[in-house]
Amino acid sequence: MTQPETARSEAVGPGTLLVNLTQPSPIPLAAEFRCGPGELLALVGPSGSGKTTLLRSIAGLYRPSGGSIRCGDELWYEAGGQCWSPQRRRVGMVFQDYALFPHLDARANIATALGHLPRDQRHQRAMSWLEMVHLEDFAHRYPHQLSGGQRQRVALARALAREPRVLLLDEPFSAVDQVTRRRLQRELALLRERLNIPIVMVTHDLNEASALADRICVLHGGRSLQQGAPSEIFRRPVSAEVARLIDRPNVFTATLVHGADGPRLAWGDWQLEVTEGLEGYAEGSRLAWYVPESDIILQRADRSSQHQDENQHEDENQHQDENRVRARIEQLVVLGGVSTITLALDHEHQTMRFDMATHTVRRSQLLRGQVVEVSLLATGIHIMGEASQDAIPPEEI
Ligand SMILES: Nc1ncnc2c1ncn2[C@@H]1O[C@H](COP(=O)(O)OP(=O)(O)OP(=O)(O)O)[C@@H](O)[C@H]1O
Repeated sequence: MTQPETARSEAVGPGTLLVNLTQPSPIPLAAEFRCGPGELLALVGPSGSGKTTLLRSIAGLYRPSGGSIRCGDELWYEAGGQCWSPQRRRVGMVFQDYALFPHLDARANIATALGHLPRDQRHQRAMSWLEMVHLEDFAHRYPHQLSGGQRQRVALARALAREPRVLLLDEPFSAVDQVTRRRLQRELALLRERLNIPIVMVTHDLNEASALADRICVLHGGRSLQQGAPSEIFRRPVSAEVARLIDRPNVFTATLVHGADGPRLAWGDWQLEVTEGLEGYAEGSRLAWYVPESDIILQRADRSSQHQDENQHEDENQHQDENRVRARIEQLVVLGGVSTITLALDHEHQTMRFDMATHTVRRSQLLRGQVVEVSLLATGIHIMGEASQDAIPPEEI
């Protein structure tokens, strides 16, 4: 994935943040990502995967031993070379724990970021930032007199008041309740339309990442494993490791066979048709593949394929008997309006899992132990490459 330095430099548009950091220890890093102006990039990965370290490096608070950080045509950091101070980089940062000055009211907290303005203008400008985050009536409250959501909005206003060239958000909504979180997410979505700067957000919440981010970068052990639009990451994870990190089950292995109709995946009794990705592999190759749950169509085995499918994921273009395989419902867990179905297949020690609307489960009278058929849509099956240790499906790791 790593491109030569010249190619990477050329790829930088005006104002694009380009991060390429490596070091063997004490915190191993091999991370490369970019974020354009007006774009929101979410860094996701398990605890300890280096997300905060990468944000701190961008802000100028940590210096890895290798790599570089650029913003537009400015070289902020080059290992062994120049290193701009945090002040010169002008990065706005919002942390999970607000980090407000407790002895200053909301307006004065924001004014601390306005040191570049004449003193008499600071309070006025701070007030306009408070209005921007809908807190103009709370200007004289101290942090302990504000709710978590309000404190976070002050912190965001303070970060933006610097007129930063890059905004970094480290789990900004994780300390607030669910309702406040949703409101802050909506506010950020609206606010970012007015900010034409790169925004890099760390989050543990995959729903938040896919709702807010233009692109997601998946990290593990300090390495960037994949970056792309949320739909790309969730439909086409590059490896079983990425699928596991983004909590996607349904990674399997099968053997490539060349039949009269072209290449197929031999999987138990079935030969699965795959729309793309099988080219170039030799007969007998063991391939790791993944099917997103949206491309698994459940049908009852005792019904003909003419019947409506029972899955909530409807696809106008689907051929209902495409890649039909038989399975048994091993587990059916009802969680409110959504039920999770786990299927066992005779030939496969891995199970298949997907969610369905609970009302569909009830209407179809699905029960544990029942034999069903599922169609695995050929367009959805994603080939990850030759099966290796990395292709061990999630449940085994
Ligand atoms: N000053 C340090 N010296 C050595 N190791 C450190 C230091 N700070 C953090 N680490 C380690 O570096 C790794 C990355 O930490 P970091 O805080 O960047 O991860 P993270 O992905 O942000 O985690 P979390 O999601 O839990 O906040 C962790 O293993 C951590 O223990």
